[in-house]
Amino acid sequence: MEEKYSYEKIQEMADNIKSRTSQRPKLGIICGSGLGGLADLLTNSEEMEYTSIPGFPVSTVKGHGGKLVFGKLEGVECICMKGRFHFYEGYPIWKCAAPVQVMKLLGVKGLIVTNAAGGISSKLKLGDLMLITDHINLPGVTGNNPLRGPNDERFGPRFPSTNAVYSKSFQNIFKKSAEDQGLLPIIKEGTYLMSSGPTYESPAELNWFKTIGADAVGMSTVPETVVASWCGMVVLGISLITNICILDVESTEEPTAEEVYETAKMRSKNLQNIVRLTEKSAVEQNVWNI
Ligand SMILES: O=P(O)(O)O[C@H]1O[C@H](CO)[C@@H](O)[C@H]1O
Ligand code: HPA
Repeated sequence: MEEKYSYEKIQEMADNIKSRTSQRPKLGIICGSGLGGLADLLTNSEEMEYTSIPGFPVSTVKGHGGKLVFGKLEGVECICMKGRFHFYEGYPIWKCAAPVQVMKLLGVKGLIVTNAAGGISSKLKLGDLMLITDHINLPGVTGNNPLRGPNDERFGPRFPSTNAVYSKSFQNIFKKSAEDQGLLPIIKEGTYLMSSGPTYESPAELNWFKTIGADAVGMSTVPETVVASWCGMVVLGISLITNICILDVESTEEPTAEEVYETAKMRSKNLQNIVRLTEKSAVEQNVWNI
């Protein structure tokens, strides 16, 4: 089993990055499938390929580039992950979230995590943006938590709570920003469940997830959020509902990666505009204490 990165290993990656850019990001953005366009929000941008950072994982999935983008958004220096790491790619779950620890050592205080997700709840429509208010860490509760293994208190405590990992004030700002863009009707709220993938879920699994309180399902986000919260970051989580889950085993329809990318393409600009406004207000309201 691959050994978890030590504090020193994470520090090495952060130092490597710092030696190559003068930017010192305060906000991190993780782009979900097909949502790499969020990186276009950054001005004066500089890019760094994941492969150029010793020890950094490498993206293997379509719709996920493989670089860090640094730049300014509404006057604040940001780091954007254009391409994230999923458990189903074969990485240990802690490694999927290790870039968040690197961000922490770069000085990041706030994190916007986005994803493409399937809608389980009947209140969710295709193309909705669901503010994640809570999550079900299915791999975590069944023994695969990103914080399993030695704990380094310099990042966070051994037994962190997960009661309020998704910031209410950040969510309120996002809602207000969507309202200012006339997009409030597509903003929903709910619980995101992480399943391991890469198979899309069976109707029986989806019906089970529904009974345990999941509104949307995806294959990411939770490891990154758990680690960000453990590290003391303020987190905003957003799921773009790219497909409606099929809960009826008699249905002849099935989910496809193509529909996921198509929906992501359709909403990409809307999400960018809301994120820009959110960032502006979050800075004005000093949501991250910077
Ligand atoms: O969660 P993100 O990275 O947005 O991607 C989602 O989309 C892919 C499936 O279509 C899976 O990787 C799932 O997790
Ligand atoms: N299930 C899991 N992951 C996903 C889905 C889904 O229906 N849609 C986008 N990512």
